[in-house]
Amino acid sequence: MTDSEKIELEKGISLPVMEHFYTIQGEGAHTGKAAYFIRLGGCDVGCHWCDVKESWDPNLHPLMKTEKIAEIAASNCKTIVLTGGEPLMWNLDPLTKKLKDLGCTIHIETSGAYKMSGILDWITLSPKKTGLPKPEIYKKAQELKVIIFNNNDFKFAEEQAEKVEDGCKLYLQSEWSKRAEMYPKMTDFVMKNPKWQVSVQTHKYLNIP
Ligand SMILES: C[S@@+](CC[C@H](N)C(=O)[O-])C[C@H]1O[C@@H](n2cnc3c(N)ncnc32)[C@H](O)[C@@H]1O
Ligand SMILES: Nc1nc2[nH]cc(C(=O)O)c2c(=O)[nH]1
Ligand code: SF4
Ligand SMILES: [Mg+2]
Repeated sequence: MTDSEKIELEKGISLPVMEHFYTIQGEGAHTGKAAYFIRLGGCDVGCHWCDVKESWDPNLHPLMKTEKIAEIAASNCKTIVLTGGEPLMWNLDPLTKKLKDLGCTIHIETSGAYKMSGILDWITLSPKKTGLPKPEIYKKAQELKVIIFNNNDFKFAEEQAEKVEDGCKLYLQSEWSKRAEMYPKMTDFVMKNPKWQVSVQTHKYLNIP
């Protein structure tokens, strides 16, 4: 990477884009809604079951000018989902400012492990034990989405729910490979604890990105 590329990355004028695509939000509170996804490269949280490990190394993903990616996204759809990788590894100020100028509503999928940046309308916080969220993001999240890989994760979910604001929507989502085992347990848990809702990765059943 050249020095000028490094500076542009630090300022958020360019970002490593792994992929960008128009699809249907498959998970959580906005399931079923058309949205343009921007998947940024780079994550070191290290979830062993991560379904997009190809995103982890930011050097494998080309730097794109944020103005350009914003224009492409907004020309497809005014609902944008920023994801990764871990999108908050980067300075999201220029990208989200441009998306806002273009009339977009901006959602983010994040572990919350990095400092917040950007103008964000909907924060889906998916906390991870290997890289807990920064305290500030709990108060800002509209949606908490905890992945259930094993029985201990129900307790982790309850602990994380203590930290968010009252209006925050609470979702449990099975780790994909454990779904046959975990959804029956999650069904039982949600019926006993109805403040929680179940989230299913519907896009994986629909065979869409
Ligand atoms: C790939 S992550 C990218 C955004 C951010 N790094 C995060 O973890 O929130 C997007 C969403 O997919 C979830 N996820 C990742 N791998 C999964 C899997 N194997 N099964 C179920 N959900 C998964 C994450 O918890 C997160 O809610
Ligand atoms: N359709 C679809 N919905 C999603 N919701 C969150 C996703 C993500 O990887 O962040 C995702 C994804 O990869 N595809
Ligand atoms: S934080 Fe997100 S992108 Fe990073 S490893 Fe975990 S699920 Fe994958
Ligand atoms: Mg995904």
